[in-house]
Amino acid sequence: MASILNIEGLSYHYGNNPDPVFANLDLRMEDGEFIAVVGGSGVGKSTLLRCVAGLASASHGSIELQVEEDDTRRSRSVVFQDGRLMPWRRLRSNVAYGLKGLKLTAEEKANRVDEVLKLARLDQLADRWPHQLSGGQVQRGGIARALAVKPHLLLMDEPFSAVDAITRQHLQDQLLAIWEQTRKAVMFITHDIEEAIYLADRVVVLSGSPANIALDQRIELPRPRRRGSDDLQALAQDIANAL
Ligand SMILES: Nc1ncnc2c1ncn2[C@@H]1O[C@H](COP(=O)(O)OP(=O)(O)OP(=O)(O)O)[C@@H](O)[C@H]1O
Repeated sequence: MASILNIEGLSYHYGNNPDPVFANLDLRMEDGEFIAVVGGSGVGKSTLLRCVAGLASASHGSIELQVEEDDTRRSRSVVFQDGRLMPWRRLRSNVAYGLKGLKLTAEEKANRVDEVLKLARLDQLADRWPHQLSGGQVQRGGIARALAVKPHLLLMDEPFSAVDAITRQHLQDQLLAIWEQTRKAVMFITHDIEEAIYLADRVVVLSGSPANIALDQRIELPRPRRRGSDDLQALAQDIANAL
């Protein structure tokens, strides 16, 4: 498969702080690949994601996205921890918001919104206000909005950390179902090792100060994976050891 993301020699400093968050970091991603990035609190996971999203500029190094220019979609989009739905817009309007600026007719935009709401299983709730949605539904709204721009790379920053354990499991399964259908490249940030192994093709461990990749573990377990299985637990132990 073709490479979609190539990070080389990446370093990031906040402001005048002389100590970089991470330094000389290299990472490649194949198109369609699901990568989870794990690491302790404050190690630099969100900073890395923000650099890849174009929301922060690295001090050194390069981030190359190998995608074709297309003014009907965006190269990447982000799902944040809190869903970030605008409270003054109904769900449908929140999802449509990201389509501003794309070269689509009004009908094409409406079709896109319908398509991603269906994918996120929110089509029945399209006319609700955000405050009329559950935490899990808000997160799925955030995912639908990110998918509406048909990103080549979907970036997810701890998207399920604010919901209860049961909802989290449902959201994980729904995300996998969406991924199976769209086969999009996903970079998923989490501090939860088992979540990372349950979801991803590869788990990348960030560790140290400045941080770098301590382990890049391919997860060969066939899907659907079983939470709590011995294989999964053994991998979780290896990854915990690298943290
Ligand atoms: N705006 C900022 N100014 C200065 N330092 C910052 C800023 N934002 C984050 N940092 C520092 O950069 C480091 C990396 O932060 P980052 O948010 O990327 O970590 P993280 O791995 O995502 O952590 P967590 O899992 O707790 O969200 C931390 O030490 C943090 O204190």
